[in-house]
Amino acid sequence: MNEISGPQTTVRDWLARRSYRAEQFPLERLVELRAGARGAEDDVPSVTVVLPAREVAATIGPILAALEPLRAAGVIDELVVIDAASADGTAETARAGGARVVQESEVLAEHGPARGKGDALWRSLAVTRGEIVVFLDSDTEGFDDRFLRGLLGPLLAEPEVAFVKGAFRRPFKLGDTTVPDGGGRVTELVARPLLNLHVPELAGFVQPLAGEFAGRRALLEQLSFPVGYGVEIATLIDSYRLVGLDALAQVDLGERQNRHQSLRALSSMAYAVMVAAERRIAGRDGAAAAREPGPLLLPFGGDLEVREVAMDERPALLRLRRDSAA
Ligand SMILES: O=c1ccn([C@@H]2O[C@H](COP(=O)(O)OP(=O)(O)O[C@H]3O[C@H](CO)[C@@H](O)[C@H](O)[C@H]3O)[C@@H](O)[C@H]2O)c(=O)[nH]1
Ligand SMILES: O=C(O)[C@H](O)COP(=O)(O)O
Repeated sequence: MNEISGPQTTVRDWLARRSYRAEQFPLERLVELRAGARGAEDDVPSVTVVLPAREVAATIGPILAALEPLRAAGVIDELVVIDAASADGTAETARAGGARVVQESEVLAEHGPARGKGDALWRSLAVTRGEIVVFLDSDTEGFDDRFLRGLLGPLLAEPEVAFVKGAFRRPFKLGDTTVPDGGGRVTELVARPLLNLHVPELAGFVQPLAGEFAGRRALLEQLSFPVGYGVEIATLIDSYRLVGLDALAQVDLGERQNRHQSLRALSSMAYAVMVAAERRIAGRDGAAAAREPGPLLLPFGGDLEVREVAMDERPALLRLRRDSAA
């Protein structure tokens, strides 16, 4: 069928208008934008970079080293590693690399111990100040400063853009074998099909689950954060609903190699992603199953594994502050 309007046109138009490449934002351009090339110095937003970190001693050092030139050039105002009580020396390595290290469970401690990656991101907002916040996974091998340059570029260059998501090619690496574009199993089999079914306007996002994303604080503080791996799909859908498609952008960051979890471990991630999406699609009151999701029941080895998957959501920080002020 030859469609004139509808999701296909919407997504194509958006892709043409709001796709960027990290190469468009070399360091000199960012420095120029930061120096207020587009207006008065006072209008230039400050920049916070947050790295959620759980047992990433092997990768956090090289990542911080790659970010150092941007910090030295004044592009980064605040660099925070939010550590999940890692036992492998992550915190020490991060401190040696020049980051401020915050233990996730010590932030907003009245909410109890942190329960996953989403919780870490949410808490990081409470201990940082930048008007632009960039989140970067800290388990990336071969990290390059283009990740930060790419995510920051559209936010500094385009005042209308409020949320930027990384896009990348994902190889799948098993021992010495690498399958090009074989990575992102939950993305391919759960996240994008789900978005196509329920929020097709977001079908243009290559990596809707990317942990590499950035947003204006004014937007991020209006979002509720699922405590676990539902955080990316949730923040994407909620940002779209709050600010509209034209305020969302994606940027091609090249290739990214993450540490692979086992397929069975990814069942928990897929469940968290589905519950977070379902709550937004059907509404918290609409979908009984998503309101009170049970544990994940997995029939392995002739027995039933009962796996608890943290699904709670943290309230928007803005609301939290308003409620505590009342
Ligand atoms: O409880 C946790 C779990 C993870 N992490 C960190 O978060 C990042 C990503 O976690 P990881 O377990 O490596 O996620 P992936 O398997 O790579 O999952 C992808 O998909 C997830 C679901 O959308 C996203 O949260 C991830 O950022 C994205 O990389 C890494 O730096 C981890 O160290 C934490 O800080 N706390
Ligand atoms: O985003 C995803 O789909 C998950 O992180 C799994 O990625 P992987 O299949 O590359 O391990």
